[in-house]
Amino acid sequence: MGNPVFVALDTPNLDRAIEIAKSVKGHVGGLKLGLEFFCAHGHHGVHEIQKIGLPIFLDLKLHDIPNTVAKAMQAINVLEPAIVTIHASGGRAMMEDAKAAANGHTKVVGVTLLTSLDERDMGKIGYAGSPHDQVERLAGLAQEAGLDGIVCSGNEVATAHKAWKDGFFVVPGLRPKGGKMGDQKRTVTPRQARDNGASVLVIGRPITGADDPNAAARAIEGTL
Ligand SMILES: O=c1ccn([C@@H]2O[C@H](COP(=O)(O)O)[C@@H](O)[C@H]2O)c(=O)[nH]1
Repeated sequence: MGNPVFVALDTPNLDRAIEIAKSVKGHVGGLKLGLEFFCAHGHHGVHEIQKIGLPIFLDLKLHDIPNTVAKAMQAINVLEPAIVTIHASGGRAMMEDAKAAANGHTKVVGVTLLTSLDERDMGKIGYAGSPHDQVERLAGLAQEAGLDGIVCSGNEVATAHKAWKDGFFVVPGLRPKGGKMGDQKRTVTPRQARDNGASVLVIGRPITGADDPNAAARAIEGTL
């Protein structure tokens, strides 16, 4: 297996995103572009980052009525992303239509429960049970809808993997030992996530916020 780390280039600054991507290129397997970057630079920005030559993960977390999400998916097909995210809580029809609208070679994965949320937050939103319950419930629905996999934390990925043997599991919320949590609540180390069955490890600030992103990416690679 190649390097499973996708570095999250969470910045609205295109030059900075290119600089970080070039600096970590030898120590990561792909580049993740999220809302912050896409809202600032759109398709043009994606084309610029594609020039670096690594697979692109568009983390847009689409969540709307089925027709709108399908049309949004069609609009990004031209970018040929390796991975795209939608919210699994958008429901089965939304997920089915998103997958049907995507390029055949793009993996469409459903976000189950954001890694910034814990059980207390779930209660306030009105979700029943624990993060494990929520991930299991939405992983089942995503599988029924024909998605390629899900996004969950490293705490739930082993259970999800058992129930979905050939699923594709994207795990963010990763922190090397002693790393700052920031807004993340359900975190594990990159090594734990990999050992628990993650297919892709999403890592942002522990690399991009380091004084030397290249050294940080290299150090993480060395733990895998
Ligand atoms: O549940 C989720 C889904 C997506 N993300 C994204 O991953 C990165 C994590 O960044 P860090 O700086 O390593 O915390 C970020 O782009 C999120 O939008 C997530 O964290 N949790």
